[in-house]
Amino acid sequence: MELTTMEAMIQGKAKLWGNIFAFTNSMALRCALELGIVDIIHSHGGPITLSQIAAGIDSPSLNIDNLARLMRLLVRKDIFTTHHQPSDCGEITLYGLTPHTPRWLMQGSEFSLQCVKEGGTAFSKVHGCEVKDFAHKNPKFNKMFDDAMACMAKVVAERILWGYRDGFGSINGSLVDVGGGTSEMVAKIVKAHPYIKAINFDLPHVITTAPMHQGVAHIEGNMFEAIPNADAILLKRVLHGFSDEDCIKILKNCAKAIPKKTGKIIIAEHVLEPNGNGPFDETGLVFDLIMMILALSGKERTELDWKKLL
Ligand SMILES: C[S@@+](CC[C@H](N)C(=O)[O-])C[C@H]1O[C@@H](n2cnc3c(N)ncnc32)[C@H](O)[C@@H]1O
Repeated sequence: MELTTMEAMIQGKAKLWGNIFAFTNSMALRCALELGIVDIIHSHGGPITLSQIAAGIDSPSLNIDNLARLMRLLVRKDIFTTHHQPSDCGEITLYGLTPHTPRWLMQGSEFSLQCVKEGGTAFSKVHGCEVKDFAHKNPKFNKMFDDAMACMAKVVAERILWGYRDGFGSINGSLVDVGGGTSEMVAKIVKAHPYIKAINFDLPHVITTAPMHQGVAHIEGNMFEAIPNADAILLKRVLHGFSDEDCIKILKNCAKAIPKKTGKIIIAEHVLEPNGNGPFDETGLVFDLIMMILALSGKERTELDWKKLL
């Protein structure tokens, strides 16, 4: 495929994703309004720190990390401003209002609001359990979730195959797609590189629904316990669902499963660029809020976050 055609497709997909997840923007606005963030900043008469905002929110167990993530998206959407001020310990960020901020007139998103006020996921507050357990108990939801993952994999697969063609091309032997869902991605990898012996590895309730693909074996299991041995491992959109501590457990199990000297772990994830102008930079922040709603400790990570974790 020509580079220009590929770039045009990427721009188109970025726009489509922006529209699909546009609801996150209104959710974030409602959340900020109900937390009284506008009033808190307004009452200080000028830009204030995140801790000052937190101190103004009436909650005994406020989750300041989630508050920071909410503010990051709203700054990106020009609802709030940031100012950076030198301080003894480096630089502090102050959050301010834009001239149009106080005019919002919106009402309550009780569940996403609770994510900031108390932590925990909005999904569990609505459904009484986390996504994984809900999917386990509800075959219809399970299928919808797996289909959604497979559909997303279709959207990004070509780009990953093209961008990392030399990397996949240098795999000598086997590849395990850890948390590979219904194997959409690994099936495409094998199609492009037929000499790779592929394994799709996921939880039992996902593997049960996975279709057969030529050159792909399915293995069910738990990546926190053990991962099948292979020459290379793919982790695509898996680590963003977990805390740093859990990612370290997963990565340690990956390291045990590959040859010490020649083994390879391929991580396909979004890299957050909060101020970037790339086609997916805004979508990344939106995804981060979606992770806040859906995954107990999941989050999108900046390059620095990834470097620290790895
Ligand atoms: C966000 S989906 C990504 C799926 C696929 N890699 C993709 O990019 O389309 C995360 C996947 O990790 C799987 N997963 C979660 N916990 C797991 C565990 N403990 N062991 C194995 N797989 C797990 C989920 O079932 C799900 O299929």
